[in-house]
This record gives sequence, structure tokens and C-alpha cells, in this order.
Amino acid sequence: MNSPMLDLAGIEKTYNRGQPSEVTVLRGATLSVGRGEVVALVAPSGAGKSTLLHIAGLLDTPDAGSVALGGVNMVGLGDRARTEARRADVGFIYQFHHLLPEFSALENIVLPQLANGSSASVAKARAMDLLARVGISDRAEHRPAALSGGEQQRVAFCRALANRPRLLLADEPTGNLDPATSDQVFAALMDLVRETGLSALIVTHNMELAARMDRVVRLAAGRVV
Ligand SMILES: Nc1ncnc2c1ncn2[C@@H]1O[C@H](COP(=O)(O)OP(=O)(O)OP(=O)(O)O)[C@@H](O)[C@H]1O
Repeated sequence: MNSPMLDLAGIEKTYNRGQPSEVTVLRGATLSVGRGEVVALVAPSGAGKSTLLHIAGLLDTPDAGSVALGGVNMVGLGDRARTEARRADVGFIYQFHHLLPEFSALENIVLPQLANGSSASVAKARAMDLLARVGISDRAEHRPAALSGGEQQRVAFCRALANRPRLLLADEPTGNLDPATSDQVFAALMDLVRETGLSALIVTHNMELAARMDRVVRLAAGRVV
């Protein structure tokens, strides 16, 4: 099957329709991510990147347009089916790690796997493998507060990949790190993505990072150009 991993077509989205605060964010945005392709999405602040990522990741629904994951139409699915598709197919990474503070790095990567039906031993082995790949096996028992910013983001990458998603959506994944750390941590993320053959849509303001991806697209005036 050669359908793209992600196919967004003619996406429209208006918030607060009919109210004084009405704002139209997306006006026919069209974007696809091929299988194994890594696409950079560059846009000024407020252009609607988060809205587009949330629609791509089935966290939000468009007012018009089509959303397909792996060739399967997602528009019109009920909440439950969308949640299941999201859990099975999509991994998210945010600018801030959002790790659970009371759990260790290892537990943060194990928990979503348990929620997805993995056994504890399989989940732990998978988590340790991922931590090794991003070079922080020795931090497995640390809580987030005892990790550096770069280490926290590496753990967040492992957590996003824990359930073997087919599509990774990342919103400025190294945006809160200093430039040198951002570079290293981004390289670790790209290695992980390439090794697993994952498709990814990665929002970044950093043109040097964008240039390391397969393709760069821009969001402007509610459309992808
Ligand atoms: N739930 C909401 N209700 C009303 N307006 C919203 C909502 N979410 C976003 N908006 C508005 O839609 C526009 C786009 O927001 P969005 O978060 O998608 O932009 P962004 O490109 O991700 O911005 P940033 O880079 O600053 O995070 C903004 O003007 C924002 O105020």
C-alpha cells in the first residue's frame, strides 16, 4: 500500500465561530507525510501549527477537509475509535517534556505501554532499549527533576515511541534547550526516527534543524505552502 502515512487535505478550522472572538486559523491546509518521511513544518507564532498537529494527531477535528492515517479516513469516526487510532498510531512530543514528576524515567516510558496492554517485562525491556538508544541508560531510575533538560527531552522521545507509533508529531521538540544541547538532542531524535523508519512531522523555528529533514513546508495564511 503506497498511501502516505499522513494525508491532510483542505483542512479548515475556525475557533469560537459566531462570537466576537471568532478566529479562522486554517483555510484549506493540505499536507502529506510519506512513509518513513520526516517533514519539517515551519511557521510564525500563532500561524496554527499546534492546531494542525492536533488535527493530524486526532486530538481535534477540522471543520472541513479530510484526515487519513495510513490510507484510512479518520473524519467522522466516533471519539472512542479516534482515541484508539491515536493510541495505536501516533506519538507526540512537545516543547516541554510533560513527564510525570513522581515517576522515574523508566516508569514514564513503561506506563503508556501498560495502558496499551503490554506486559510489565516486555514494557521494561522496550523502555531500557529506548533509553540505551538515546544514550541515557544510566538515568533510568532518576525522576524527571533529577535529569537535565536535554535528558528530560530524551526520555520524552522514548515515551513517545514506546508504543511503536507509525507517525510522530513533534512541536518544537528541542525548543526549550540551549543551542548546543538542542543540536545533540535533535540528532538523537533523528537517529531514533531513522532507525525505526518512523514517519514524522516536526515543527521547528530552527532552519538548521529543518534543513536536516527530508522536506520543509511552511504554514502561512492558513495554508501549507
Ligand atoms: N481553543 C482555542 N480557542 C480559541 N482560539 C484558539 C484556540 N486554540 C488556538 N486558538 C487561536 O488560534 C490561533 C492559532 O493557534 P495555534 O496554537 O494553532 O498557533 P501556533 O502556530 O501553534 O502558535 P505558537 O507557535 O505561538 O504556539 C491563535 O490565534 C490562537 O489564539
